[in-house]
Amino acid sequence: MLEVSGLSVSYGESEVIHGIDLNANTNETIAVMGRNGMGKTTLFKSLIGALPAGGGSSIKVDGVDVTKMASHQRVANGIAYVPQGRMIFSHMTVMENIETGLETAKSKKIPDEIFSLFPVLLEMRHRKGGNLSGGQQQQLAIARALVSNPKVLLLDEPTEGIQPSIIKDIANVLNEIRKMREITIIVSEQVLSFTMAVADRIIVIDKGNFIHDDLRENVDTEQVSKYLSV
Ligand SMILES: Nc1ncnc2c1ncn2[C@@H]1O[C@H](COP(=O)(O)OP(=O)(O)OP(=O)(O)O)[C@@H](O)[C@H]1O
Repeated sequence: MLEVSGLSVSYGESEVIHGIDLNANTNETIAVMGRNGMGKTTLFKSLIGALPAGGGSSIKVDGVDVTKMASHQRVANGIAYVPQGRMIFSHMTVMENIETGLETAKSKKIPDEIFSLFPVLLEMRHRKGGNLSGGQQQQLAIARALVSNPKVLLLDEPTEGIQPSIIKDIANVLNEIRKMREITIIVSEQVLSFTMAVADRIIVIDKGNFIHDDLRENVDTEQVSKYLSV
């Protein structure tokens, strides 16, 4: 579903992602794990088109080459993005925040399925986004991404700044989404207990290279923890 090959990304002269390959299937959840500054956000921003990919890079979604497309065209072709820090619109209501995700959707109505996944958002639909807790904002950011009906859902550090009890809820929601939809989920993370609860494959990124790739059942958690510790 998502085929990335030879992806390089630079800030000016400085290359930060060095020719990454990534193939992710439908109904597969992949975690990209790495310490701060290893390139997770840069990778995701280039997948969604917020940063250009270097020459020789290729990004395909369901067979369609999106490498040169602008972000909104990528969304129309099936990529959705939940950015680090959630980036919800604090002065807009919960409903209005979700509706911003409907731009490329066929129907302009929020599907009921969204509120069955996130009952709290139904309860708080008239509240301003800025008045929600961190966990609720994360749910809102996921809901906003989901209404575009993505084939590939990217989530950048969804547990950042979220209480441990709520982290479990986010894991449950991702597992629910995977059951409900034909979807590929790619999540960047530093919390191993979370990725072990959601991911089929765990990849470790270090200084812009993938250095480790294992199916969850084969993951040596001690070894991955070492990669994640400074
Ligand atoms: N706008 C920028 N200009 C120049 N270099 C940048 C810029 N943004 C990030 N970098 C550098 O790119 C590298 C990767 O950063 P990136 O934010 O992708 O890492 P990350 O793994 O997402 O870390 P974090 O968990 O802190 O977000 C770092 O060395 C960082 O200093």
